[in-house]
This record gives sequence, structure tokens and C-alpha cells, in this order.
Amino acid sequence: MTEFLVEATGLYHIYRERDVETVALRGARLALRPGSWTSLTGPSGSGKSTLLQILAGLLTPTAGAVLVDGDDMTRMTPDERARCRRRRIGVVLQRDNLHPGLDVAGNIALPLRLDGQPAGAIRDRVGTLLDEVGLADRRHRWPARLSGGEAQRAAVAVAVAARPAVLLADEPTGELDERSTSAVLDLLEAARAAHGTAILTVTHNPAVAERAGRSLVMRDGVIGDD
Ligand SMILES: Nc1ncnc2c1ncn2[C@@H]1O[C@H](COP(=O)(O)OP(=O)(O)OP(=O)(O)O)[C@@H](O)[C@H]1O
Repeated sequence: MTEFLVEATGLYHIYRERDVETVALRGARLALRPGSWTSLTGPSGSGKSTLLQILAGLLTPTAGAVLVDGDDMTRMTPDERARCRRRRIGVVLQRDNLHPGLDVAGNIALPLRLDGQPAGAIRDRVGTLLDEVGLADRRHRWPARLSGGEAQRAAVAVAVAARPAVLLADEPTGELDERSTSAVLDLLEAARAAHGTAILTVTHNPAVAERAGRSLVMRDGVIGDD
């Protein structure tokens, strides 16, 4: 057993578009302990989003390993990886987090339904989360009719709904005002404190970085301490 919930080592990622190659990660490594909150900053283009997508199992690295609870996600079949993500990982990307064919409440309920939770428990959890992110009056809105900030708050509610072991968030407060930023950060902190969720936030926002216990910086595809 390892003390880390997520352990990524020797990550390289090369994007290939026709004959152009971009090396986004050059041997990045990162380890997350249960109940920790890590903030990752760094210049635009340094590889932060690429890393987050790899940790989330949404992108397969060119080389390297991502152990989640000791299982290497990079060696799983797509089905196994999807199952691992559903059971253990909550993700907030910069955009397109919501299922366009479900309303806000339906989106938040989806991970709970996939987890096989009973209808009553789902209803209660969805109601609580809608209140916590201030979207109770938007519960039946379609994602296409939400503002950027509303969609982002809904995405955070979806990501924490099933109490994931790991929460990965790319600029989770990018479109939010101060009050909503604070509500979203409180929700992340509650997940960390109550369920020992390990959080990684990629952000340019100092208010987010301040909440984290550890601050890392990515430069040219490699991670160093702040
Ligand atoms: N789908 C893609 N195809 C080709 N190159 C890509 C792709 N996605 C990212 N890149 C390139 O990989 C490098 C790292 O990009 P990435 O988005 O990971 O950086 P970032 O640190 O998250 O940037 P930002 O802070 O601007 O979001 C950049 O040079 C980028 O142009």
C-alpha cells in the first residue's frame, strides 16, 4: 500500500497534428495524498490542462504511469478506465462539463444514478447540492440556457456529487464573481474535510491557491515546488 491516492510518474505527452509535434509534458510527476488540496499554477501553455486530462483518464499519455489507489490507469481498457473515473474521480474541465440533454438537477443526479444509489438519497443529495451552489431556482434549466458562471457551479456540484476519492478541477472559478467563488471553494473544502477527497485545482486565481495546503508550479511540462 502507498500513502498516495494518485501517483503519476514520468509523464510525457506529445500532441501530433499532421507533421507538427508539441511536447506538452516532459517527465512530469505528481502525488496526491488522501484529504490533501494541491494547487497547480504556471504559465499558459505549460501543460497544466494536459496533465489534468491525463490524471482524469481522459487522455492517454505518450509515456508514464498514473496510479489511482495503486491501479495504473494508463494500462486499463477504455471501459475499465471509464469505470475507474466514475467510481473514484470527479472532474471539472474548463468547459462542456454538463450533459446537454439533461437539466441541471438531472446532471447532478447522473453520477449518483450510475453509482446505483436509491432514488430518495439521490433526491436529497441533489437538493442539498443545488442549495450549496445557489442553483435551486435553476434546477430545471437546460445547460444551453445557463450563464457561464451557473454552468461552472453546476459542474462543481456534479463533480462532488458521488463523493469522489479524487477531485480534479481546471479553473473551477474562472467565470465566477467573489461570492460564487467562495461558495464553490467551500463546497470543495467540505468534500475534502468530510470524505477525505484529494483535490487538485489548476488555477490562476490567488483565492483558490490560498485554500490549498500545497502549491506547485508547472513550467515547460515539468512540475516544481512554488
Ligand atoms: N489538442 C491539442 N493539440 C495540439 N496541441 C495542443 C493540444 N492541446 C494543447 N496543446 C498544446 O500543448 C501545450 C500545453 O497545453 P495545455 O493546454 O496543457 O497548457 P496549459 O498550461 O493548461 O495552458 P492554459 O493555462 O493556457 O490553459 C501548449 O503548447 C498547447 O498549445
